[in-house]
Amino acid sequence: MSSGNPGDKPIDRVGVAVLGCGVVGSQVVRLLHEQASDLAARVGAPLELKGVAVRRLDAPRDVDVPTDLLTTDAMGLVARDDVDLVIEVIGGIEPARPLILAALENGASVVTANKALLAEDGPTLYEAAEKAGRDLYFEAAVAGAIPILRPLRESLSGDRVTRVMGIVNGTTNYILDKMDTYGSGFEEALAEAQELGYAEADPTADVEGFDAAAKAAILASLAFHTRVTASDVHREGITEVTAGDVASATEMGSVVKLLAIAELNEASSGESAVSARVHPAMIPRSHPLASVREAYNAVFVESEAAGQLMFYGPGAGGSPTASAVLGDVVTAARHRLQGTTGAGESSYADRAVLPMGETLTRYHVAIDVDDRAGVLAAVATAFAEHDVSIQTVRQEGRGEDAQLVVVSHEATDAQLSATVEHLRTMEIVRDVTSVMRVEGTE
Ligand SMILES: NC(=O)c1ccc[n+]([C@@H]2O[C@H](COP(=O)([O-])OP(=O)(O)OC[C@H]3O[C@@H](n4cnc5c(N)ncnc54)[C@H](O)[C@@H]3O)[C@@H](O)[C@H]2O)c1
Ligand SMILES: N[C@@H](CCO)C(=O)O
Ligand code: NA
Repeated sequence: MSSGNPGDKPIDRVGVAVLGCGVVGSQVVRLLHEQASDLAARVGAPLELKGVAVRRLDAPRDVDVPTDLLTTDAMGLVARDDVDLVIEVIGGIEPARPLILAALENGASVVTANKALLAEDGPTLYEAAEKAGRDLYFEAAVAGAIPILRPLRESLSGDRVTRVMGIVNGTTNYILDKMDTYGSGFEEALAEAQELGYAEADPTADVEGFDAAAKAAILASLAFHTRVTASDVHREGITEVTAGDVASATEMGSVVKLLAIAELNEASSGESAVSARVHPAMIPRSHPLASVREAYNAVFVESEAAGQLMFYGPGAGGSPTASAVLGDVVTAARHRLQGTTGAGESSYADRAVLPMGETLTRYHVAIDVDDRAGVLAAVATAFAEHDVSIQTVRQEGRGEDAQLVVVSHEATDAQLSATVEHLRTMEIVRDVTSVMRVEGTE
């Protein structure tokens, strides 16, 4: 804890403003109203809703808001003297950024669910909060209702986290789960996800991994006390994952998941550096993350003293996300009342972010080959030429239908992708049918 702002006058109620009344905002307003007495007891003073900023006063909403509380002037609401805490659930960069900065400058604490903004410009917001002596909380921004940021920021702050590996996008997990369960192709599974309302009409942010990359940046920053933005995160989505990749994973006793990974690697300088990446990967079915089905999220954390921890639950949806927002609201309101703040973001470690090419990983490669003497040796030689050691080789089929499935030991991503390029040029290789990274094994 640190002291809030020395000039603060004591308050006996906490004035709250909600910015945005969409999927999440409407549930936040509902819970603020329905749970008012419990929230007051937990905070130690009533939370008083001073206003709800919306884009259109007459738009249909999932919650009844008294008309005298509605306003289209979000900046005017944030500037009011009686607003002590601002909940930003508009999303996107503008106008969320200037609204949050104005709220902090005006002495309000801020709770937000805005992963896009935090992943792009988190440090500016953290500095503004620090300067204002106010809290900035954002548990809802990563994995919705699942408590993961506070555990990283507080519960695990006495330990040394070495890796965070998460399924942090529900839409893509739903699609991959359907591909795994029914053998569907990507397009078919996406259409089903859209019909059920999981995937948006424009699913780019989910299926191309942008949403997961924003969350990976936030996780990496908190886990390793350093600054990682979305543009530092290596990103590959799931649009290229085929039914063949999924079948190949099944043959291996594995499953394909879109993983957001933040881990400590060693840079070529010998210093520890952060690898932050989002890509599909095969994980063994025995891994805890393999059991995450449908649109659920989970984050698997490894740390030196605690060992392995897994956080699981709903990663999206109005009411689950509002639960995470309200948890932050109670903490921030309590601090505001006591004239203190929680621990701010720490980026003392100042670690470099490792380029993907230097990141250590493992590949699973399936190759259609001619089944004749010397083929296996030639394939093994290609791996050896790039200094990649092979862990297992399996041959399936015979004659024209022969397929080799090679799983490598750990090597840099540059060595592994050079090996695949080399294989593609070989005369004995008819086709490289599946290339996928392997995670979650020793
Ligand atoms: N929906 C989820 O499941 C979920 C999960 C985790 C995090 N989040 C995050 O929560 C935030 C809100 O998401 P959402 O799903 O509720 O989006 P939404 O589009 O349903 O709601 C946003 C609302 O803000 C309003 N708005 C836009 N500009 C405004 C302005 N200038 N002033 C006032 N209101 C304005 C829009 O009209 C809309 O109603 C985003 O940052 C999102 O990433 C959402
Ligand atoms: N589009 C996201 C929801 C909130 O981050 C998902 O599918 O998980
Ligand atoms: Na969360």
